[in-house]
Amino acid sequence: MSLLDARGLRYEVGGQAIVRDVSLAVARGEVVGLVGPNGSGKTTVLRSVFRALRPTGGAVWLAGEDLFSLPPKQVARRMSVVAQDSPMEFDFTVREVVTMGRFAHEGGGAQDAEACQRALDLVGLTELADRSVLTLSGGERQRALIARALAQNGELVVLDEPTNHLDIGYQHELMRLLTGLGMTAVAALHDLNLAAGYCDRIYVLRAGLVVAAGTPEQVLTEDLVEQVFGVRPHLVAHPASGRPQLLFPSKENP
Ligand SMILES: Nc1ncnc2c1ncn2[C@@H]1O[C@H](COP(=O)(O)OP(=O)(O)OP(=O)(O)O)[C@@H](O)[C@H]1O
Repeated sequence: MSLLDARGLRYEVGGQAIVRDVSLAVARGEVVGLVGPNGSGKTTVLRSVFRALRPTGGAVWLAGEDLFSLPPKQVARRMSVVAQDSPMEFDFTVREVVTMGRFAHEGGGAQDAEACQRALDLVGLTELADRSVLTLSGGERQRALIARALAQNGELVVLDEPTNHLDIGYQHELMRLLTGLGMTAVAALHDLNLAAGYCDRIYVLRAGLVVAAGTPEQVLTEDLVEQVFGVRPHLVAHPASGRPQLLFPSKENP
């Protein structure tokens, strides 16, 4: 049984369907990427998955249970979320923000403190733990949100463009964390090479529909990328991993 099983998701706004018929499954231990052009519906699908909005049609199952019939606190405990550009308007310290990831747990002080410290170490923010989040750079802030999700220690991590604001080093660090810690995750990603390098499977969305799904090798073909994104890449196999990587046009090679 998949840990996450979303079937036939549909979402309409003002009579127009922005997500039309999306089915998506994530098995335990899998890291699944969701890619697609701007406006293709990635955020809308993920918001349905973490229950920030109720889809107009379809259903979401978490370990075989209907997500929308579970108590909200249980969902908050079982699912860690890194939403897109979450606002941080209040003068909390980094450690306080990370501790918010523990709110749905019954654990208590020592256990919470330990989980938070571990999360801060994993994202490299221990030295900034007592700084106000209002003073953080975009990348530091994003790492604080990732640490909050890690501290939460849910069965499933849902991430919406988590590498936004992160430099190349932290982008890979994050993907290494997700895959290396054996997490179950679904992430909307804009960088196709990052998705190809780390995801077990990839779903490609276009105009609210899944147009391809499978391993990076199955999905990321030159034709598919050109059809969906309007730019034709040159596909190479990474010399070390064999995973597909895409080389995009340049001035000399338009
Ligand atoms: N509440 C809403 N009302 C009207 N249109 C909406 C609403 N929410 C989303 N949309 C539209 O639905 C489409 C899909 O949006 P969504 O944010 O899911 O796409 P996305 O794939 O995450 O895009 P991006 O890569 O740009 O972040 C977009 O065209 C967006 O403008």
